[in-house]
Amino acid sequence: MTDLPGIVITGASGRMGQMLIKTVLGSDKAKLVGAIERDGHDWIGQDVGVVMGGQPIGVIVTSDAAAAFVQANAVIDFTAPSATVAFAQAAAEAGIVHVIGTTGMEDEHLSQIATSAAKATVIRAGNMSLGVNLLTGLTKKVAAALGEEFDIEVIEAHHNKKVDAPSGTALMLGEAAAEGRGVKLSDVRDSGRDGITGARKTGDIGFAVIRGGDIVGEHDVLFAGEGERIILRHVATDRGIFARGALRAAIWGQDQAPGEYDMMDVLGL
Ligand SMILES: NC(=O)C1=CN([C@@H]2O[C@H](COP(=O)(O)OP(=O)(O)OC[C@H]3O[C@@H](n4cnc5c(N)ncnc54)[C@H](OP(=O)(O)O)[C@@H]3O)[C@@H](O)[C@H]2O)C=CC1
Ligand SMILES: O=C(O)C1=N[C@H](C(=O)O)C[C@H](O)C1
Repeated sequence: MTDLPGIVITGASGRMGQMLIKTVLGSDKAKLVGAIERDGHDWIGQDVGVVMGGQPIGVIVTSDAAAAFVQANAVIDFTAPSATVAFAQAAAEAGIVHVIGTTGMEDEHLSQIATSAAKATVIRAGNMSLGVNLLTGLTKKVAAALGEEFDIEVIEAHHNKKVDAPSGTALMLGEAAAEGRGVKLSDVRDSGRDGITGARKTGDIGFAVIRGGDIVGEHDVLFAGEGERIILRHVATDRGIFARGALRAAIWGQDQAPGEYDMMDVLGL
């Protein structure tokens, strides 16, 4: 019998960290070999099964990423941009696959991750679900088919603990729309309208953000024309969709050469 790929989860106590741990433990295609939290966190030194309210599973939460990574085949990382950059360096040094779900990255974070991807397989996406990645492809097609007489707006809603905006998914959808139109998103992006904004500029791609309660993640791409509107919509009701996508990426990455990939590559879309 071949050995299953060993997976480390960073940000173990987070909303996605806990969902990822449950997903790996429930999978027959991978095994959990590590759980990372930051120095001083009260989970450090404890069995991750126990701190999550269940039976011991023999995986002790640690803040020593380098030591955990050398015993693993992949790390799945849904944390924060500065932490993800540090994990990318450690993953490259250990030569393991790095699956990145973290959003809110600035150019400086992305260029450091690109450096790490010269030595390791990095799979990064603002949304790891099958549904959103399908929606991304549809968005590009619809944007390419319609002219600038259709205004494009991306509307997203998330829970009240989310720290970045617009969401990584909204930006992914905006990029797809811009690509479909043959323009750069940075040239047409319109985020955060407030006050006397003036009329909408033709060709802009707008973003609107809602934060409240326990909304898992909802995204609409609106194409608003004269006398008609098209709305492409994805509604997430369970974080399991992101965790299952991330685990699929970690397994797929085992056979890939070093470099940067996304979920469209993993899903073959
Ligand atoms: N791509 C996708 O499909 C999805 C992406 N996400 C993204 O994943 C990220 C996490 O989301 P979520 O789980 O809801 O957030 P949480 O705040 O619940 O969890 C974040 C975790 O990361 C840890 N963390 C944060 N900063 C650091 C650091 N500097 N060093 C070490 N650990 C750190 C936190 O530890 P502590 O509590 O100690 O701060 C916490 O355990 C976000 O960027 C979110 O947008 C979410 C869902 C899907
Ligand atoms: O923070 C979240 O919760 C989510 N973040 C991702 C994003 O920024 O798009 C994906 C998902 O929508 C949930």
